[in-house]
Amino acid sequence: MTDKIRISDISKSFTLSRRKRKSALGGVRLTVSEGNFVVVLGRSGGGKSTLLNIVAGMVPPTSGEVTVDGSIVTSPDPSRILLTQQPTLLPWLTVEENVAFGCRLRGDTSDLMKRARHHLELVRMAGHETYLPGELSLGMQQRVCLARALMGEPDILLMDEPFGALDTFTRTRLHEEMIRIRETTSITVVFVTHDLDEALALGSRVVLLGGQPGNIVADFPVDRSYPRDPADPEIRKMKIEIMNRFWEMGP
Ligand SMILES: Nc1ncnc2c1ncn2[C@@H]1O[C@H](COP(=O)(O)OP(=O)(O)OP(=O)(O)O)[C@@H](O)[C@H]1O
Repeated sequence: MTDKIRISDISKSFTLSRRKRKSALGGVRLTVSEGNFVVVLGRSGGGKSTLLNIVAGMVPPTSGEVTVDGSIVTSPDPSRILLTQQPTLLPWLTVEENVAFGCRLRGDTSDLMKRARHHLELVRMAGHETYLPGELSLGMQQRVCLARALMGEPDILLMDEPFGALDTFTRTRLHEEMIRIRETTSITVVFVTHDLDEALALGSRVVLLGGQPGNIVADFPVDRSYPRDPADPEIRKMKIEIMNRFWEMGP
């Protein structure tokens, strides 16, 4: 498999005041192959979002670089879509207009509404095309955001705790959608979470971001087929291994 994303010695510090700086990431190295589903797992405040924002091109690193297909990331790009915990739909546009929005903006208008409806079907939102976002539950809005992300046919999906605000049932359904999307596209996914069960349900690889400043402290390939059974002895063994690794890292 070819390297899609290469994160080389990324450090990031934030200036808090004239005398105070916060070092969020310290020399992160990570390579993600094309079509991989890598989950970045770590504690709250550990630097996960910062890392994802740097890969998205939204935030520059203090040092180091990220390359995608060999080119250095310097700004956001439609081939890399960032999906966050809060749905970001335009409230005055219908569901299908929201899904079509990015493509319309880029002048990519051929079969636009047909494609929007196809992507809504993909995330099981057919029948809701003419709804306004305010008429949908949070989980449904997040599905629409996913449809909008997929509509632009990105190479890379960057997901920052996208299902963190959802109830466990909706979240499980969305995990199923993600697995299905992954099986039917060649999309590369970097998914950030602090939920170990979610990481093991989705990731083909789970990397642990730990320490102060954050760094990759462990890398676990998850070589199990989907859908995964949390009672699978291999998954349970891996869960214990990852938990132990967390405890070793200290508070
Ligand atoms: N713009 C910023 N200015 C100052 N400090 C920041 C900024 N963004 C992040 N930080 C700090 O960097 C550290 C890492 O934050 P980050 O949001 O990346 O962590 P996280 O692992 O995604 O946390 P969570 O799981 O709670 O979202 C935190 O200490 C945070 O306070």
